[in-house]
Amino acid sequence: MQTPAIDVQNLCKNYGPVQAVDNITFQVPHGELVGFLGPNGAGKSTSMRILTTWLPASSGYARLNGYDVMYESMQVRKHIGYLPESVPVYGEMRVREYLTYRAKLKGVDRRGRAAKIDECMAKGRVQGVANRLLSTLSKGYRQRVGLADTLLADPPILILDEPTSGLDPVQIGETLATIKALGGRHTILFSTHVLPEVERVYDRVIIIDKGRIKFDETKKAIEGREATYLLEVRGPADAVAGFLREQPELAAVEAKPVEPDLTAFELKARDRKDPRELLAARVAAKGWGLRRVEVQRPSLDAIFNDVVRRRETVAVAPATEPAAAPAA
Ligand SMILES: Nc1ncnc2c1ncn2[C@@H]1O[C@H](COP(=O)(O)OP(=O)(O)OP(=O)(O)O)[C@@H](O)[C@H]1O
Repeated sequence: MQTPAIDVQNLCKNYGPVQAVDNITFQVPHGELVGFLGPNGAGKSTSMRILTTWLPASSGYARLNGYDVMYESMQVRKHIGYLPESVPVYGEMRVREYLTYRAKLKGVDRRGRAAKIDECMAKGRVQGVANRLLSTLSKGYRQRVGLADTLLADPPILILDEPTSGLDPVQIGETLATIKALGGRHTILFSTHVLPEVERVYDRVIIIDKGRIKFDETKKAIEGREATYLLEVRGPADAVAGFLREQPELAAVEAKPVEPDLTAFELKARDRKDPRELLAARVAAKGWGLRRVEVQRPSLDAIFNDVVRRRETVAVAPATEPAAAPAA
């Protein structure tokens, strides 16, 4: 079996009494584009800092391209491009100068260096600010310089912590397009708490909350999840509900009143066969009014809300959110 690009086993990190990462395990195969989601303080940045060797784990281990982040950190660094949440600022340097400095540090061959920097500036869409001082750039532009930086040594694995933070909607779209284009050739783990961003590009999503992995599924599995059918029927609610429950194509029927005479029915089909047309005809034949027929598949948004809401419902003790963390 091929070594996974990212292999995380029972990883834990505590900051004193705060369990920031609590026993997480996952593997990412080569070329997969993984959205790493979670609310504020979930443990995304901490996990990413451990994977990129900037922070030691309290226990467990992580390997990138087979190299242990703790014991083979220099090898790991050669295989990754890391965009931290806050890109370090060398305010007195100009963009091209900064990227040249970074390329030298990363050992990018002198002969191809200038061309590589141009290529990465194009991918990060920062050619227009090549001669600007970093201190004069907006956070969004600095983030894009950071993205260009991660690509300089052509690393197989990219770890991007909030790559779209501070960008305006147009820039977000462009950055997501860049990330999507980099997927496949690179293995990418990118964090965000903005769901529609992930929805546009991901192959797989991992949701972390309170340091634990609460959800881990591929796009294919999410899209193949069982659908719910929604029928809004005008008529006597009890009679309509009884009628629907008799239909052999349906496995479950749940009624929700909308107006005195109007009821929404959420239905699950047997054998995953779409029953909408059959039901529409039968309901009409009974003389009841059909106001809405829809198929609903669980969106990432609904899944995320479900995961986070479940946490809030289950919590019996008041949340013990620690005081603001000092910058790492
Ligand atoms: N240096 C630190 N010292 C103490 N606690 C910390 C430190 N860094 C992070 N924490 C705490 O660890 C938990 C996880 O934080 P982390 O920054 O990893 O979350 P996150 O998911 O990246 O959040 P955000 O989306 O807000 O960046 C939080 O409760 C945070 O307050």
